[in-house]
Amino acid sequence: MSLNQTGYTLCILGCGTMGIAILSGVIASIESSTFVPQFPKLKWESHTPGTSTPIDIESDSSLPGRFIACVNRRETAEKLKQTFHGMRRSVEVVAGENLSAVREADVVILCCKPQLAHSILSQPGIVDALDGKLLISILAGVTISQMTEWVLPSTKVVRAMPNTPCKIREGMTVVTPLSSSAESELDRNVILKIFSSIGRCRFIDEKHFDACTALSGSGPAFACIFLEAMADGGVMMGLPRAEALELAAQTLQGAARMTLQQGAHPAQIKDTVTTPGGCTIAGLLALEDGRVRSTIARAIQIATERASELGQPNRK
Ligand SMILES: NC(=O)C1=CN([C@@H]2O[C@H](COP(=O)(O)OP(=O)(O)OC[C@H]3O[C@@H](n4cnc5c(N)ncnc54)[C@H](OP(=O)(O)O)[C@@H]3O)[C@@H](O)[C@H]2O)C=CC1
Ligand SMILES: O=C(O)[C@@H]1CCC=N1
Repeated sequence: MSLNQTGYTLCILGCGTMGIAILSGVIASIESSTFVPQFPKLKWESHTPGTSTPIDIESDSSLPGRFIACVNRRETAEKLKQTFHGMRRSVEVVAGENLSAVREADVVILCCKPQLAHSILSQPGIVDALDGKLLISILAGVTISQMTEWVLPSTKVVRAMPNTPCKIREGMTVVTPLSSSAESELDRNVILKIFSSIGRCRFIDEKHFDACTALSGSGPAFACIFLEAMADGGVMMGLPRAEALELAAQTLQGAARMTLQQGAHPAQIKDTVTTPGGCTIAGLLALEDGRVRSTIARAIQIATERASELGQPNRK
């Protein structure tokens, strides 16, 4: 496939929560004529050469032009058609037709459950249909070396770890680095076009993927525990639920954006808010009494360890 060729076919193999998030975001970005990705360098970020490369690319028209979404069950397909109904770009939804979809595709994003990957890729004809194509797996835990054993050597296997905010184009996706050949450069650009159109995207070595799975893949769930708890606190003090949620969500978004857009370190933001002898330090000490930092950090550690087990033989 040539990058100059617009309108290539993207197949989502296993279009559930994440497939929908990715497709919705990509289609929204195509529909939006004013898309300008912004990836300012963070003042405090450090880079280990070769392991983490910040990405800063311009969007252009070489996003996919045709979309095929594959699911297993007919009822899922019917619901999915409703989900995509009304979008300016139509999505062809198929159930039980993986082979024809993969044959028609130029790029395949594998979005099934980790434990189903081997059986789906082993379906008759799939391996041949993937010959020479780019296969992007978003599966937690399933390694590139596992997947390359399941496909032909000509299939280009890459791992990506996106998250659910891709659906509103506020995603965070990490992608395994590609080799520096000219052909890889084309694939690299295809991957960047897709994932930069739905949020931030950066390359990170596969050895860090389980940690990324926990931090940014699972992260929206962890963040929402904090969000919900903040709102609960507001409700406890008499605020109506809806207002409490709005205040909590906008406050978290604002603090996160100060970090991302202005390069402000979280400690700096915290210190600025904390008036000596004031109410913020009183609340902070209550949080520290509850060991909130180590609890959150340990959650990432435990989730990383669990991610490494997913899709592995003899593990549930
Ligand atoms: N959820 C998240 O936030 C994130 C998930 N991931 C990874 O993404 C992957 C998908 O997760 P998620 O979207 O939550 O899972 P879902 O269960 O929501 O989606 C899985 C999809 O796969 C389909 N499917 C099942 N069997 C087949 C088959 N034989 N052929 C084609 N399609 C099939 C299902 O269709 P049907 O309903 O018909 O069975 C369903 O649509 C996982 O590997 C996970 O590790 C990565 C980052 C974040
Ligand atoms: O919970 C999971 O296993 C998946 C991977 C990251 C987010 N959800």
